[in-house]
Amino acid sequence: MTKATVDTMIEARNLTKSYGDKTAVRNLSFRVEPGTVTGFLGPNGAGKSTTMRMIVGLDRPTSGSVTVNGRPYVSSSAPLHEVGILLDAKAAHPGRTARNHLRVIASSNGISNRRVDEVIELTGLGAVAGKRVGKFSLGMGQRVGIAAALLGDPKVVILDEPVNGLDPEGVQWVRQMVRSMAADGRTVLLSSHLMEEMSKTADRIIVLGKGELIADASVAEILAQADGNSVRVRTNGLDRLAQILAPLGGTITTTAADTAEITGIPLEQIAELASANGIVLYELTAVQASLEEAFFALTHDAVEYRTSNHTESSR
Ligand SMILES: Nc1ncnc2c1ncn2[C@@H]1O[C@H](COP(=O)(O)OP(=O)(O)OP(=O)(O)O)[C@@H](O)[C@H]1O
Repeated sequence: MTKATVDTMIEARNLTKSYGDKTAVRNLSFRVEPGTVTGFLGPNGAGKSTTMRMIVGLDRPTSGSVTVNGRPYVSSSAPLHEVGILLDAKAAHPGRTARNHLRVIASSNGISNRRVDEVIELTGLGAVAGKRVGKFSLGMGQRVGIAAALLGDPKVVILDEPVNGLDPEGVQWVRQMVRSMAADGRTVLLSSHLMEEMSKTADRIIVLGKGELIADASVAEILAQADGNSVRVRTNGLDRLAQILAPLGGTITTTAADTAEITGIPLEQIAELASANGIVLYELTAVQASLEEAFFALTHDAVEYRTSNHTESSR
């Protein structure tokens, strides 16, 4: 792979898309930087696909704009070399073999058959490249879609639900592939509904809720803000510890005779107070909320906000 230029990025400014009186994407601004994997998260109908379609010019914004490398993608003279896209894994002609499907796309973009063979190898399709795409499993279809996205050795890669239908090995393969593309300086945007997978794959996460931006931060920042962060303690002095901690606020939830989950009080303070009061701790563990918990907390708030401020239906 060639080194991508450092200024390659996707930038959305006040992006809005309405279908009739339904606003699918509202006033969305974000940047997807080179050298990172950026995850696009959001519940069904949040506007992820609509945003991705606007990035690649398949849908026109109602207002606002989105640029790739400083200009609208539709104006690109060599689209496949600039942006690799997986938007609909079922887009391949079912009667064509995987190799022929890729050759058709390649030849109409001035890409050699040698490159077709390279992406077939890269995506692990070697053994099935001569089979008809219509007979493929969802997972194999995903690989063909990803192979097509990589044909032009693009600097920007946009993948909508790339691990959908893949087995655990395939999921790991996508993770490694996108990480290596980012390490190579490429700009990678991918959507997924698999939160835990995203926390292992992405550097940054953009969360959408009902078409609006809910969060745009690193995975670590989103996890740190999650409500679910707590401290687990195991001690035979639980009652006494609870009495000492109670005036400090926070919440103490007993989960077993000698175990409790504490929120709102830092781990260090719990350790110092236990020590100062001669309470022996058998366990003191920081329990971090999973990305999934963080995600649900974020999107739940957005839905609550909208329910109390707007009357429009969710779909
Ligand atoms: N062509 C269209 N006409 C009318 N409404 C549309 C159209 N495309 C999308 N929508 C609506 O816009 C909203 C956002 O849809 P979108 O597919 O972008 O969400 P998503 O986050 O990708 O969800 P999913 O994960 O279910 O694909 C939804 O309410 C959807 O019904």
